[in-house]
Amino acid sequence: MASFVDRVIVHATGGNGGHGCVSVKREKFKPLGGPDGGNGGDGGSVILRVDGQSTTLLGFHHAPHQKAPNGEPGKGDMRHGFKGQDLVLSVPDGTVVKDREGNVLADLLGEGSEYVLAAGGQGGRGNAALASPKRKAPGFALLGTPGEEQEVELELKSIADIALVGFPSAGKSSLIAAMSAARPKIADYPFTTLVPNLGVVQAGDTRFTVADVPGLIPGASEGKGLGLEFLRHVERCAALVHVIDCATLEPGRDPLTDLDALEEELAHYAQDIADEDPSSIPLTQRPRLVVLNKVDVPEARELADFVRVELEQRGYPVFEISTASHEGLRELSFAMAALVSEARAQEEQREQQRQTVPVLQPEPVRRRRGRDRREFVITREDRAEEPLYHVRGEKPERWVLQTDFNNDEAVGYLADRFAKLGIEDELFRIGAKPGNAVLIGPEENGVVFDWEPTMVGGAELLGGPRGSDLRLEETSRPTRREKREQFYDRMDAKSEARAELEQERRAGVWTESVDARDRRRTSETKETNEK
Ligand SMILES: Nc1nc2c(ncn2[C@@H]2O[C@H](COP(=O)(O)OP(=O)(O)OP(=O)(O)O)[C@@H](O)[C@H]2O)c(=O)[nH]1
Ligand SMILES: [Mg+2]
Repeated sequence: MASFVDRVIVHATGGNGGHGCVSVKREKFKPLGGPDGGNGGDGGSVILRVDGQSTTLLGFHHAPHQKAPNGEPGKGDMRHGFKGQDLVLSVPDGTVVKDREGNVLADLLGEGSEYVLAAGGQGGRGNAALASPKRKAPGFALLGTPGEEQEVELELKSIADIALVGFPSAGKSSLIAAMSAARPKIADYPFTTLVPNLGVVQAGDTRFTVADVPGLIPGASEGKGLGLEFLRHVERCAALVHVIDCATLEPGRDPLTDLDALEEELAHYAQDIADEDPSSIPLTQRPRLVVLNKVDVPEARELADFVRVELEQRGYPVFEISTASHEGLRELSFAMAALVSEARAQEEQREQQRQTVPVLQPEPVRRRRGRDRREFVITREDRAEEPLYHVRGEKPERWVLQTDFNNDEAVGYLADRFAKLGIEDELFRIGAKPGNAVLIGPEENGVVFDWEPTMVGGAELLGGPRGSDLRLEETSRPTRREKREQFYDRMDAKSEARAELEQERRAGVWTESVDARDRRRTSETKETNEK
């Protein structure tokens, strides 16, 4: 059976920001004309946008990986890199975005609603933009940051005024084709319809949308047939129309049993979803009517006349129609319009009680990054003998990504930024000692420094212009280059240790973390050296 594609996994990657450029203006007789390196362009974002023309998520099934273009790097002569264009993906109205744990991230309702799946990276500033009165000729630029990555599940829940509910081959697709401009596939085998079709019907002054959804069979609410897929679409429709096949020759089926079976499934499902969304009108209370189809077949007409009374006694408005001969369609369309008005009134009444945004005319969703008031958080982790200070925060983490660690000036600039943000003060305050390890960013791929406060020599050291940074001239302490080498040595040792550990882990011998082990080894070496 063909798979039902209105639930797909999408991996989205924002474009990387372009790197800033380091360049110095050159003119005749003016060899050092000042910095003129342009900024890198921002990476493009991957954005979902509701488009009325789009009716299925099928496209994502074939192309689950979506990446927005990178920003271009900056160039000399103050030329900024171009921004990567946003990749806008059209999705149908009623698309729900969930993370892999099933949490709803966004519910896209209404034409034009947007959700940023993966934001593009920031372009790095070029050296021209980094120049200041104190730092007249920066010999570094900022790197562009990588684009966000996100894996989500998209799920379509159709939104229409009316859902056509019925067994497979009852003639739901035929009905929508006869009433609207929709042209769904019609055939005499069950489950012809796999993806819902939406049609717009005009009856007098009323315009409404009708969803033709996959057929329903008993047990659907437990997942039989296309059961849950079907019910998910019905969930968001304000009114229901039962389409009943009066000409079926299948044993055990007749209009009344069919109707009971359908209602039972709806009730089951209604119970399941009631906890999820207590605000909507329960499925079982939504307005509905019954359509007896295929009365162009003589036996069907007899049967329809026979059950009509019983159905009306149960309180359903009943319509006998034939999508083949178009008999009864006009009358039905006006009755459906009335049903829609009733449903809209019901919704409005509920709305007034609730005093919130109406479900059917929602606000466009656009995700903004949640900003923590505090710019960073430092936690002390006591592993092995030495404490580790762990810094988390959007800014410091981004700044690390923007830093070219091969460039001493860039590293110095990073240190200044940290100091300015108050990270140094905070480290002092919570008792960090020079030489303590400071981890910035997530555990797996953060950057580890041995903390060495910029303020150690006294604040007056910071007074000099950046080009002639006094701290760089100091000889009693290791130079930046030496420190960088130490840093890489440490990193190399770390990755070796990691590989080793991984092997041992696989063999099931070892459970210590890399950092703990790293630190233990360092202290062991120290001890041996001291001896
Ligand atoms: N004689 C007659 N046949 C009809 C009528 N309406 C639909 N049919 C036939 O019934 C069969 C099923 O029609 P569809 O419209 O595909 O049924 P469906 O309810 O959409 O079926 P699924 O998509 O499988 O759930 C087709 O062969 C239609 O030609 C009708 O009024 N009279
Ligand atoms: Mg169909």
